[in-house]
Amino acid sequence: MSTDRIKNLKTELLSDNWYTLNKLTFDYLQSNGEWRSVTRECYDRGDGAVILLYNKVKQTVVLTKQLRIPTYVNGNKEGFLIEACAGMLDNDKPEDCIKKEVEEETGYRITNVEKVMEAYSSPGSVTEILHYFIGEYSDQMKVNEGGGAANETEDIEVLELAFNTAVNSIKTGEIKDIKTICLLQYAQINNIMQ
Ligand SMILES: Nc1nc2c(ncn2[C@@H]2O[C@H](COP(=O)(O)OP(=O)(O)O[C@H]3O[C@H](CO)[C@@H](O)[C@H](O)[C@@H]3O)[C@@H](O)[C@H]2O)c(=O)[nH]1
Ligand SMILES: [Mg+2]
Repeated sequence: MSTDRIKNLKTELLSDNWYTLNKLTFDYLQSNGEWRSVTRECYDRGDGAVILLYNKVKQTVVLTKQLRIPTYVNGNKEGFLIEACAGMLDNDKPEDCIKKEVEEETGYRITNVEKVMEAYSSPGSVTEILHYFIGEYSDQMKVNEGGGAANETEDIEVLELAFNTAVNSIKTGEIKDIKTICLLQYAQINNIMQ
C-alpha cells in the first residue's frame, strides 16, 4: 500500500483489547506541493456484510433490533437500534458471512443473495469496508427463531415491517443506522419491491 503522496508510514499499537486501535504517523504531500507530518488514529475491527431481506408478495422487510451501546452514550435514549441484518466477516467470504448471519440473527435460511455495493463505513477513523447485499425471504425459509448465535452474547429482536413503514421510519428518525438507510433507499431507487 503506497502512493506518491504518502511516505514513511509508521504504525503504533494503542490497544488490541478486543479489536485494534493504531496510531498512524506518515508524511503527506499536500496539494500545495509541501510535505507535512500527519498523525491519525485508526480503528481496525475487520470488515463486514449487511443485507436487506425483502418479500415482494407481502411488501415487507425483515430488520433487527438490538442494544448498541455506543449509540446509548451518544443521544439514543434507550440504546436500541433498528438495523438490517449484519455481521463481521471474520474469515468468511462476504456472501457466506451474510447467509450465516441471516440464519443466526433472523432465523431465515436463504440461498440467493445479490451484492449491490460496497462502502467504507466511517473513513476518517475506521478501516471497515462493508459489503451490501439484498435477498428475498419467504415464510417457508424460516428455520429457527433467530436472535443471534448461541455462543455469542447477542440478544436480537427480529422485526418484520411493511416496506413503506420502514422507509417512513427514516424520516421520523426511528431508523437511524446508515447501512440500513442506504439499503432501504437502494430498494426505493431501484424499485426492488415491484
Ligand atoms: N466481549 C466483547 N464482545 C464484542 C465486542 N465488540 C463486539 N462484540 C461481540 O462480537 C459480535 C459481533 O457480532 P456480528 O453480528 O458479527 O457483528 P455486528 O456487531 O452486527 O456488526 C455489524 O454491524 C456493525 C455496525 O454497523 C458493522 O460495523 C459490522 O461490520 C457489521 O456489519 C457480537 O456478539 C458482539 O457482542 C467487545 O468489545 N467485547
Ligand atoms: Mg450482527
